[in-house]
Amino acid sequence: MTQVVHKFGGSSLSNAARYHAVANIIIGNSQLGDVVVVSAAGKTTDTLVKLWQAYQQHDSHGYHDVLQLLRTHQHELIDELLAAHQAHALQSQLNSELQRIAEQLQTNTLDEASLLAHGELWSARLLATYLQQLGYAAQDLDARQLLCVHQGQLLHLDNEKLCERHIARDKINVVTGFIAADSNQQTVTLGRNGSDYSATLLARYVNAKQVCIWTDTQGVFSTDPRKVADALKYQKICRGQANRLAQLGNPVLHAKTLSPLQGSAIKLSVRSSYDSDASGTEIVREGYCKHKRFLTTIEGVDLYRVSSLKVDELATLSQLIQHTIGHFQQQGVDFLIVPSAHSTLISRELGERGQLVESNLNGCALVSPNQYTQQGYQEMLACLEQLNLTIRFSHCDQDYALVLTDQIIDADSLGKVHRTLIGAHQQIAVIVAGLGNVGSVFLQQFTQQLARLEQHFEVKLVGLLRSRSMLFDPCGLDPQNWQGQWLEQAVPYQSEQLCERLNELDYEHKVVIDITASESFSGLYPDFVRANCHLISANKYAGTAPNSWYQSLRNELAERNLKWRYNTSVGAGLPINFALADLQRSGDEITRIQGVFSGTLSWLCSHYDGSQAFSELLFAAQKLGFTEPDPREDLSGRDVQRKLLILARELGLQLDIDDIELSPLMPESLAQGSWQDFLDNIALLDDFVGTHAQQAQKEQKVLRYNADLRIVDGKVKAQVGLVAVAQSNPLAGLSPGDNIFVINSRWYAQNALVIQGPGAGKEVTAAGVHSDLYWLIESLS
Ligand SMILES: Nc1ncnc2c1ncn2[C@@H]1O[C@H](COP(=O)(O)OP(=O)(O)O)[C@@H](O)[C@H]1O
Ligand SMILES: N[C@@H](CC(=O)OP(=O)(O)O)C(=O)O
Repeated sequence: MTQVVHKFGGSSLSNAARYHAVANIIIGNSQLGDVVVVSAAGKTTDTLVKLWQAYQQHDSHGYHDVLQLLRTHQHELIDELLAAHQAHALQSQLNSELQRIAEQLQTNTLDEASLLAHGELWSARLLATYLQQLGYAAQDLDARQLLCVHQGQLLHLDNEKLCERHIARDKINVVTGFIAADSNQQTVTLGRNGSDYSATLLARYVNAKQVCIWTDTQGVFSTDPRKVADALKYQKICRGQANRLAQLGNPVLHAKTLSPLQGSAIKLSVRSSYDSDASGTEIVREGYCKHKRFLTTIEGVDLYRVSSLKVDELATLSQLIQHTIGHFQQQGVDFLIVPSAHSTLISRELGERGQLVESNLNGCALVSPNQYTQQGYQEMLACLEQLNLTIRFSHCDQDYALVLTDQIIDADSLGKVHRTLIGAHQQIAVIVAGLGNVGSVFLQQFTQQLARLEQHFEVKLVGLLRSRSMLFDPCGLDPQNWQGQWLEQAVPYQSEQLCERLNELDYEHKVVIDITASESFSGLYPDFVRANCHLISANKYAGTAPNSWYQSLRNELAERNLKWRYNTSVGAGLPINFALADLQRSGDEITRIQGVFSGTLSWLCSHYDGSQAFSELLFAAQKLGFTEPDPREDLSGRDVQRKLLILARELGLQLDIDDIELSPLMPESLAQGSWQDFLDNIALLDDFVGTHAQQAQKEQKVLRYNADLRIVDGKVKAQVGLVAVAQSNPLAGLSPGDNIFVINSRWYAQNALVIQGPGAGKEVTAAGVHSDLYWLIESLS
């Protein structure tokens, strides 16, 4: 039984390396019985069209050149992909086909559709043979055996039977796209770009579960991503909008692609054959996702005013020229947008009913949610005028608006229009994990931050997470009154359910803000990234995970163009990461970072003057809530070691946690055992600190728990532990509880750059997380 129909367009089959990649995708994503629809390799159909034109113009030089071009391209593909004996068989088949075409050219018996069909026939034969060579059961199938048309109508019931008969359950079926047969067994084509339509038709006939259109972009974007780098990739778009785009001539899906799926639950997605791991765009049924905004270009068209346009005439005219024809009405009058290259034919067909309004126009169209179209239309007109483009014609409908000009809208101008119409209207979904001290203050600060954040785009708080329960509302939660909603609607979750919810969120951008201290939660970051979420962490675990894990997370983020901010994981709200990034961006070279990175240890060391036992201070700090529940966690120095690792990685150093030498602020023997054991042996701690302090005092120094990373001659030395510092050292004058970061660099060699201030506290930390969120949104807009 066929589960999936895959479709690979010409852009996915342009050379031997692409065939190889496509074969790998098929092997990894299909099973026996599945259908693989292929288009002609690269621009082969365009070349065949040229051949047809040369033939019609009796240009024998022209058509011989084109025949030679076709022969060379196909021979190259075969040679590069197949072993000698298979290559030989395919080449002789190809030669006899080209020979036959040459004869038909000479005898004036060439048929256009049969000629154009060759592109798809060659692709299917080559790919099936290549799969066989790789050891897979595959067959190529000529779609003229499967898709029958009578008087322009597909014979659905007959076709279902033909598919049942010819599609093998024990093979991968490589089927030609684009072509069908009429009831006289003559070739007909389904229109340029029509292999998408072949794929959905076949899916309907064989009752497949899914159609996957593999192309050269990662899915459907807000505009052509080849022209506009900041085009937004949409995870989901609805069928109606995809259809509208296709009717406006956008190439990413053919105009008829959606029609066979009507009333069916067959899934449709667009994915990249160049990056098969990336998630694509799902084209979902109406109501299953929000309507989005798109900008599509219109190139080289003529505009006709038509009187008495007949029912179905549009389909007939489109079939005649093999291209989509745009159609709309203004005040009861029909207008057609026709590719200029085919205008003569259309003009002839329309006769006196068709009046050419303007020729050789270009333009762009906005497809948008209905409520926005009118406003978008006005914005588009204003924007194009600002770009000094002369508007020749414009039209605003319910769900789209188009503007035609006589100038070319280049990628630069398109980018500007896109920024105004789409870039400025993006939405970001915020999910906050961890609703403790910092998390709840973060939410309190959220509302007052909104105005600032929404200068860039719409921000919605959509998810809240504690370790075992979650609350999601894709339409937005109230950051001021989330507690009530939490009590009523929060539900228990496992990580899979959380990822599912994140995946479902239909926003242009999503960000998971991790304000937990959970190592296991940080282990889910790769899943969040796969769900296309940006990350903001106050949590230190991911930033200090083993380097291989950390680097692969970074790579995945980079591949998806996602950001990760974690300024508060070191020094809470202090702008240490900003400073390091800035120095490096300005070309400086950092040679040393040292300082006191723990508020708890800062408090303890600054207060300790030997007049009381160190343990007394420790218990006082514990009572004040300055320490971890088990203060040995602070004394271990591990937290400081993690912070130093995060900063080291900020400098681009590929360190692991064990590359940082660690001397705890307690004797080794106290680190193990129960809390009671610790209390029983507390004198050891006092002796340990006391001895160090006496030694320091002799040298007129004070004790500080210091992190220190130096880069000398390209070698890194990093250590964390107790040090004695002179009174003149900036670490000595530190206020109890404050953090201090002392940075030396090429430009701050003698006098260090010092950042100092509270390195903990819920307000400053929550504000630091807001600063990361602001940065993220600003950088996305
Ligand atoms: N909104 C859009 N999203 C994605 N691709 C688009 C969009 N608008 C235009 N395109 C263009 O569509 C092309 C894919 O269509 P096409 O070349 O017909 O592919 P194929 O050969 O796979 O059928 C992309 O290379 C891209 O330049
Ligand atoms: N080869 C045909 C049919 C097709 O659908 O091609 P593609 O999938 O490359 O758009 C064309 O070029 O029109």
